[in-house]
Amino acid sequence: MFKIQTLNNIAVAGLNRLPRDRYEVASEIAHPDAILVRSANMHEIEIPSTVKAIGRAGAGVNNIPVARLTGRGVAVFNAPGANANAVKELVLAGMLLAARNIGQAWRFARELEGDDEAIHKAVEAGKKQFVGLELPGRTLGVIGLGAIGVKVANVARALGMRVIGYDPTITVQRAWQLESDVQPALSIDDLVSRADFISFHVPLTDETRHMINAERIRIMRPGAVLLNFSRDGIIDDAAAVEALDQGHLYAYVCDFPSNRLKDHPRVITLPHIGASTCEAEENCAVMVADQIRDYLETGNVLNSVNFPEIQLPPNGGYRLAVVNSNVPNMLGQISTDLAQAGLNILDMLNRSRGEVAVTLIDVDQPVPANTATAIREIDGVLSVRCLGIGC
Ligand SMILES: NC(=O)c1ccc[n+]([C@@H]2O[C@H](COP(=O)([O-])OP(=O)(O)OC[C@H]3O[C@@H](n4cnc5c(N)ncnc54)[C@H](O)[C@@H]3O)[C@@H](O)[C@H]2O)c1
Ligand SMILES: O=C(O)[C@H](O)COP(=O)(O)O
Repeated sequence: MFKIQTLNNIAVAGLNRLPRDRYEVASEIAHPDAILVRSANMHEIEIPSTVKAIGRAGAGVNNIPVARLTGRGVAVFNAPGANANAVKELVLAGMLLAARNIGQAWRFARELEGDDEAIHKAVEAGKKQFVGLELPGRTLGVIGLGAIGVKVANVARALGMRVIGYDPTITVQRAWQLESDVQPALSIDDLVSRADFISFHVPLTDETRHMINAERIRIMRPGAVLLNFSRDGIIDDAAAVEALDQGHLYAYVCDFPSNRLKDHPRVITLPHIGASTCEAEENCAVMVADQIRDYLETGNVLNSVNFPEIQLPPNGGYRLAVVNSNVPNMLGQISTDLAQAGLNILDMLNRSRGEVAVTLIDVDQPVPANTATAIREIDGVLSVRCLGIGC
């Protein structure tokens, strides 16, 4: 029986991918094999030594201590692209909210008083405060052309906007998906100096934190609109508010409220709902539950942020899944231990990524407990699991 702990609400469609005759799933559970999480902060909690995998039902993994877990041989998975459409639609809504002053206009309408004639008069007198602008012909700059950024760029093109993008590590797959008339920017400075709307779709890392600061805001076009549906911390909020107060920026739309932002008249904050649609929550939960199940049952790795991708179709019934440091002579030592136990290797696959390697070995008989222990004790081996029949 595998034990799965959930740290956030995970869509039922995803949990249903884990058959209850083999999986126990609960928010409070002793000795979990894996954890399913959304945005809960895992940096501050103790992660039990029994945990072999973390499944992030979403995109961003900055709430997970990935480096520490890698050192322990724990795989971290996410759900690339599974919530991208939901975020794209909210970014589009954000551009329209800002361009047409919808928040302010709605508030004005809700505060109208008197009989209908008085309201109509106040409407006609007041509406000039909310004159907005249209999107066609305006320039959108997209920083980060991954699953979300590409969708945002393409939908803006379909609306008649000019689009420029910046992503020095764009993948070939994403480049293929991008509309051909999206122009590449030379640098972040180049992009921000040429855009009317700037939308961020990068992960929060040491490199991207405060990617937008006072210096970069100074080179933006007067009247520019910032959209942050990426992460709190990508934009220096204090600098953005100062530029709004000075009238240099027109509006700031973001998914991460704070005391500084939530009541500002030119800021629209939403409560981190970029991925909060039924469709996105289901997509993420199903994708990540399938990946966790595959990893626990077969050792195969798909969509991990710290482990190499590895897929070995089953050969016979007995599999050893080893996670080890990516250093010389690991395979030699592991296969020596297997040979000493009289086990014949039917198939084997080894993949590495950075400092970590995963080795899947199918053998013709069950792996004796003392052999698994001997392999676990090899210097550099991080974890050993015997999978399949009889384990
Ligand atoms: N508001 C929400 O609810 C919500 C929902 C989903 C994702 N997100 C955030 O959006 C981020 C992006 O999500 P995604 O699914 O598009 O991820 P993704 O991994 O598909 O794309 C991220 C892209 O950013 C690029 N990138 C990284 N560093 C960069 C840099 N310094 N400059 C320019 N580009 C850089 C990468 O090359 C990649 O193409 C997530 O990491 C998460 O923080 C927020
Ligand atoms: O990175 C993500 O996928 C989003 O920020 C969504 O977070 P959530 O799963 O907590 O809604």
